[in-house]
Amino acid sequence: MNDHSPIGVAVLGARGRMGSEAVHAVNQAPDTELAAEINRGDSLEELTRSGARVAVDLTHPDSVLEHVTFCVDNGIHAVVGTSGLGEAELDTVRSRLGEDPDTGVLVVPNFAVGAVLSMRFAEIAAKFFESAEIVEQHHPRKADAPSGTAARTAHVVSRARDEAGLGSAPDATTKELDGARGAEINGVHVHSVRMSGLVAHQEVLFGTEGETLTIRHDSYDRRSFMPGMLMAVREVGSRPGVTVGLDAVLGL
Ligand SMILES: NC(=O)C1=CN([C@@H]2O[C@H](COP(=O)(O)OP(=O)(O)OC[C@H]3O[C@@H](n4cnc5c(N)ncnc54)[C@H](OP(=O)(O)O)[C@@H]3O)[C@@H](O)[C@H]2O)C=CC1
Ligand SMILES: O=C(O)C1=N[C@H](C(=O)O)C[C@H](O)C1
Repeated sequence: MNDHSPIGVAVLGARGRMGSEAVHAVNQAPDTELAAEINRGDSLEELTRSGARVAVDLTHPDSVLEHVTFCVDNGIHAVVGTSGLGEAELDTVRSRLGEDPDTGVLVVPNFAVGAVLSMRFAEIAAKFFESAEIVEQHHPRKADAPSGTAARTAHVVSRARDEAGLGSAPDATTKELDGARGAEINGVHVHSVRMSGLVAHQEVLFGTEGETLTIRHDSYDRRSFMPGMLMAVREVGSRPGVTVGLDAVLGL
């Protein structure tokens, strides 16, 4: 195989909403070729048998760690679209990769370029506002809440607030119905809406004396995720170890 040969890509979760789009995108792109479609019940050995250079995981939060571990153990670069890899799981992957890894694991909470930009804009805005909350809205067949994107956004907003020396956001609530203030991720409240008709949407709300700022992103179609997914497939092999987010790939 020379450097100009197409990248062999295995798609895990190939029959799913995202997986079927990914199969189509990989088939359409001139520099990638579909090596394998892995569905529930298929053996992961199919990944090694197929000779795939890159595996794209679009399955379920319950199985993603097992899949990534298998890829790392077999030297297959992994692009992880599935939500559910938290810090503890990422540490497991890092230790499996070892000190001087050859294999890349690129974990992308959201492949949509607009969503990546919106997270960066939120990170920039965070230090200027005393209040910050996130409202994410998704289709009702989504397994996880809050979304991986919201969790990542809360993480970067919280880090920026900490670096700026901001304390807790003002909140006088002392009596509340369970869940009324959403989930709290590193001190940032996150509210999850599940509703027919939606695909994937997020607002990051900031407030300070006399003004608010809202950063909103909408994916109306899963095709919005495909350019970023293909960028990740092309880049993962040149980024050994664990990378989170598409920022570096986009040059942000
Ligand atoms: N990073 C990003 O930009 C995006 C990420 N996502 C994430 O991708 C994941 C998939 O989303 P979506 O496509 O909507 O979900 P779907 O339920 O439509 O698709 C998941 C597919 O994976 C299959 N699957 C489940 N477990 C396994 C397994 N162990 N091995 C092989 N296949 C398996 C499912 O099979 P079965 O139906 O039999 O269970 C299904 O076909 C979610 O975590 C979602 O949050 C989604 C959109 C964008
Ligand atoms: O399940 C989805 O649909 C999506 N999942 C990802 C997430 O959890 O953030 C990305 C996007 O929001 C769509």
